[in-house]
Amino acid sequence: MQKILFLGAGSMAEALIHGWVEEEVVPAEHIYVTNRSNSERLALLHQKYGVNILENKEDIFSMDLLILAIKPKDVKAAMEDVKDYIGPETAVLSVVAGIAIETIEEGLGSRPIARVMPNTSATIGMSASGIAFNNQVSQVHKALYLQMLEAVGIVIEVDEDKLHAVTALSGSGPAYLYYLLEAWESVGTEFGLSKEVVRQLMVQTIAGSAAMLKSVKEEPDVLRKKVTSPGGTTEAGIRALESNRFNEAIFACIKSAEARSRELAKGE
Ligand SMILES: NC(=O)C1=CN([C@@H]2O[C@H](COP(=O)(O)OP(=O)(O)OC[C@H]3O[C@@H](n4cnc5c(N)ncnc54)[C@H](O)[C@@H]3O)[C@@H](O)[C@H]2O)C=CC1
Ligand SMILES: O=C(O)[C@@H]1CCC=N1
Repeated sequence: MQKILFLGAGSMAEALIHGWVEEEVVPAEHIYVTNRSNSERLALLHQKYGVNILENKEDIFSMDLLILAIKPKDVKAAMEDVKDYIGPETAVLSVVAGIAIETIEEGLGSRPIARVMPNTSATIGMSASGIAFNNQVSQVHKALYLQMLEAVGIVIEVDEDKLHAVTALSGSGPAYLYYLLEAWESVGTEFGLSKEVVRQLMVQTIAGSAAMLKSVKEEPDVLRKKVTSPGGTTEAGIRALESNRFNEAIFACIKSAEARSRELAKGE
């Protein structure tokens, strides 16, 4: 893949570019970026990472890979915009939530298409990504995509339909954790701790818990019980979570996000 074009130059495009360039998986000279109209944003990406700015639409023809990194609502218009310029040999990788491989085949013609759901932690090489392929993606290209995504975190192949759930869990997941941290910071400051102190303590607590899950290979409920002394503080805290319907809130969160991904697939 000598020439890779990002169609869409927002947060997700930048997270992947940052990860790939920093980890030296894809040289910046091989990457091109374009968006609808914001030339300042393209100039910034060029300045920060050394990537190329697509000069004219005719250059799309020579791309080896087109990465769709636009919002779901913009996909149809964006595909309409490039479909007459894309070459027969160009493969497509989409990070767009919800949008099916079939929809991309309808918009850009029959060609190798990979659909990925990364998350913004790709920026620091810590993405958790799900991936699905159409049957035109060769084994060689599959291996290449997996290598590119492993360079910015972990990647797991799933049936395409399951990408809705992956989107709801790990695609959106960083936002849930940031939201949790926001809540911890609010309550911590009520006790007179500074926001900075709460942040240091709780970011380390998240990182430490994640590292424990990865290294000691015990089930989360086993690890939880080791924290929970009978009659102690954790038990009191968990009881409050239960009486405030913690599980219901989490189920509702993931189910709403999964359902929204399915709606996006239908263009709703
Ligand atoms: N932000 C995230 O955490 C994640 C986002 N995604 C997916 O990545 C995609 C992009 O999301 P973000 O980067 O957050 O959005 P964003 O709003 O930051 O960026 C979207 C980009 O698309 C460009 N664009 C819009 N219409 C266009 C067109 N017709 N032609 C060319 N460029 C066009 C915009 O100018 C902008 O640069 C979405 O489909 C989202 O579902 C996937 C995983 C995580
Ligand atoms: O909120 C969204 O729709 C995108 C997909 C996953 C994360 N951000």
